Amino acid sequence: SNIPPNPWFIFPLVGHRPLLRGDPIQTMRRLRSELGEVCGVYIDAQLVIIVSGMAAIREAFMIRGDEFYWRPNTRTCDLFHFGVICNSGKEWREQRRTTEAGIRHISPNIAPLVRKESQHLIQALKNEAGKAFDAQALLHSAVFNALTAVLTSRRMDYKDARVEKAMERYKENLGLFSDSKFPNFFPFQKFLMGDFFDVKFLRINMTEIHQKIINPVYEEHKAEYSADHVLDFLDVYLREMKAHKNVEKTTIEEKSCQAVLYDLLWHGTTTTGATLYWAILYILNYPDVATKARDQVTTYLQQLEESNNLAGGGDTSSSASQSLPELPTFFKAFIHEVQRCANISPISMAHAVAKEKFLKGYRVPGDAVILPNLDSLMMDEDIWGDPQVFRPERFLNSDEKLSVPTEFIPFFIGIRNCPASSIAQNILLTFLIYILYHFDLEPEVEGQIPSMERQKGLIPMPKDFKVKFIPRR
Ligand code: HEM
Repeated sequence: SNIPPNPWFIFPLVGHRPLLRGDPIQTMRRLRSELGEVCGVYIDAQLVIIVSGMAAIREAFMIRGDEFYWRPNTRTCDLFHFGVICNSGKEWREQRRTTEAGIRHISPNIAPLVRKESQHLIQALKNEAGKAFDAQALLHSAVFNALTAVLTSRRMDYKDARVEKAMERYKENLGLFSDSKFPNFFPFQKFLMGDFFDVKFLRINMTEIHQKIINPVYEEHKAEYSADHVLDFLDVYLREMKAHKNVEKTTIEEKSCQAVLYDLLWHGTTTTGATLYWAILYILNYPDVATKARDQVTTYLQQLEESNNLAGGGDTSSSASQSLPELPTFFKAFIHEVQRCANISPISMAHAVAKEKFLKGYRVPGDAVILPNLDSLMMDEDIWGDPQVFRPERFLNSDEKLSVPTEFIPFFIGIRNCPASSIAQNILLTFLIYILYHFDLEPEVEGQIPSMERQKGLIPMPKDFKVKFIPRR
């Protein structure tokens, strides 16, 4: 009784599943308008509660964050439960604290290392010599390398078979999670023979990434570790492991370390890579906006060069050891608008409560899955007026200064927010500065701009498209 309002007709066994066919985002918008800011649906026998709008999201995940921060007991969380993303309780607190400590430790190195990676990306794009190609895999590989550089002090060639495999596996796994057939809500499937639900396929993919990338780099770090030379994220984790050696029942241990690294690389690559892919599409679709942003970054980089701020003076991306001053505001507004419109985490991640709670007067049972509806903030007419329009100026005030509404939370809020937003923002800003500076972007066929249609999925992507990166003089 007293659970949040949900559609009145429930089918036997599959719950509201038949009503949820089609675009899940449109479905959530419809449910919000019909049933309110806190509503529910049954997917199979599982109650899923959708929390929409700033007031309800702030109350649940910020003001009462320590009640609503748990992860549900789904198959997905079962698969990933040693790391930080899918953990709950004391284990999560330990992993989260160590993850935050690691990111804090590496923060001074992020900008120079990401700038260094952008040189590799620009060179790889130049190698395409203005031919039309799908940049999705390359952008994801560049993000992956920027992350391995800051987290593990390693990078691999984009053509390295391990990177190519990892990108393929990431894409497959994302597809599997996004697939409604994934048996999150069929607990008994664990006991079925065969692999009808592709769970074994997903496990094999994860094992392959662990064996080819995570484990070797972990072993190397372990062998080389020195307390006097704690350089990257893995070093910080190893230091914590040594500090916890005699602590009883700690989860700061080898398998958690590897799982956390897996979490950071997988989630970090797929989210940031997807945002960059959308950014390229917005540049193609809004050439006037792109020209304005390009003019700003060109002036900005040229001024830096002239004032001898950049080492070498020739190639603007060669200043690996320098930190750049404040970026131009329209360019920053452009990135904000890309993140708002790309809307790549429309339902953030699944949450839960440890035991029964009440939210806005409704009962939230201990076994419910709770989805924060970030789409209800990114695309709300009351907040943005014309949310469907791509208009970076909405993030500028009358003095042309950056002004960001509190409802803009692509990295979520509260104790379970994205701990690596600074890394993601750095990669987005740096890669896009140098892409705009070095290239004019053109569609594969003149006058035929690729579609902005969104595909369904956990991280909604545009349809695959080809683009020409024409080097600028
Ligand atoms: C544009 C890029 C990114 C976006 C939009 C994004 C967004 C998010 C969101 C919405 C959450 C979920 C909060 C929740 O509901 O529980 C999250 C969690 C997380 N993100 Fe990101 N993220 C991005 C990039 C990254 C990167 C680059 C990394 C790592 C290097 C990262 C690491 C994490 C981790 C570890 C969590 C889980 C935190 C926890 O459960 O305590 N993210 N992110």
